[in-house]
Amino acid sequence: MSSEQLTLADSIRKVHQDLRRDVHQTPEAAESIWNAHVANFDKLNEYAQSMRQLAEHHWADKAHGQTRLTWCYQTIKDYFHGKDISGLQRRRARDQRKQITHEICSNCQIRIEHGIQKPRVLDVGSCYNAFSQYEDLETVAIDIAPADKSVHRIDFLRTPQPPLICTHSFDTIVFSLVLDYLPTCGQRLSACLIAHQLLTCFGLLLIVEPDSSLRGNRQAAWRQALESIGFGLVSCVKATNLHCMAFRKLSLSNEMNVNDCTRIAQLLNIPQDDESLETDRQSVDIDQKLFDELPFFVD
Ligand SMILES: C[S@@+](CC[C@H](N)C(=O)[O-])C[C@H]1O[C@@H](n2cnc3c(N)ncnc32)[C@H](O)[C@@H]1O
Repeated sequence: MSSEQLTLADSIRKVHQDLRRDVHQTPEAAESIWNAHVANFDKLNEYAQSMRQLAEHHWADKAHGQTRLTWCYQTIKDYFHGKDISGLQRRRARDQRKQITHEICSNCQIRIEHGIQKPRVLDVGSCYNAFSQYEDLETVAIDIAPADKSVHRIDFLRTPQPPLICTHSFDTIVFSLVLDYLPTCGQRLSACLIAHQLLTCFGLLLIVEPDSSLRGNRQAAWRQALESIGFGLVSCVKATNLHCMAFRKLSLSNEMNVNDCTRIAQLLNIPQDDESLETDRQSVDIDQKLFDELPFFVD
């Protein structure tokens, strides 16, 4: 790893560690810690620039054309515009054959019948708006720390924010390396519930997570959590150092009581949630490797 890359990875890691440490120390203040974090523009701007540099100049060089970005793009294309028949149509036909009915609103019914030409994508935690290169997608990019002027400075945990971000209006929502940034399971669940609210019927939720987050059987637990709140698994790819998961929205609403929320949130646990500060310091090596290796090759 070059010394520039080390410095960049270091500054990113420090932001993650500080946030986690503060929340570990006073979990009851998690919300106000998060709000202070989002308001710390200097720290976030530095993070944004480092992240962009790493992603565009270091990871991209190693990716040989196959990245988390291309996985997302290909999954969206296959789902909405499959070569012979789209994934969406194929799944609906299969549901019909098996006599499984899912709720669908009349607007979405009509849109799907006409074919969704240019899927509307919300890239959450976009950083530098990498999806803007795909002209056949209509992308809205948001981040608490934008690294490009086309990215809107918005905290996803505070959406919807009409008119830009309305409920039931996106065909795809992307969480690429974003859920593990959130320091609590409760925030991860909130993000997934908001995504459910913002997606159109049968819309896609794409989740990319570092391997370190979904080690062990966590991937199955995450799937269970997503299924409990009204999503169905579309595909799942284990790549070197990354897990990529695609879900489709299968229900119109997902009302839950507090007990359900607590139980489901626990499923969205990552190893860093349980680690003491000492272990967190030890995990630097793992993170370092992670940030060095993120561009992936499919196994
Ligand atoms: C590790 S970076 C990933 C950037 C990009 N998605 C990628 O895959 O290269 C995580 C990004 O998520 C953003 N982020 C974290 N929580 C967010 C939230 N609640 N709302 C919007 N952006 C958020 C961070 O500011 C950061 O830019």
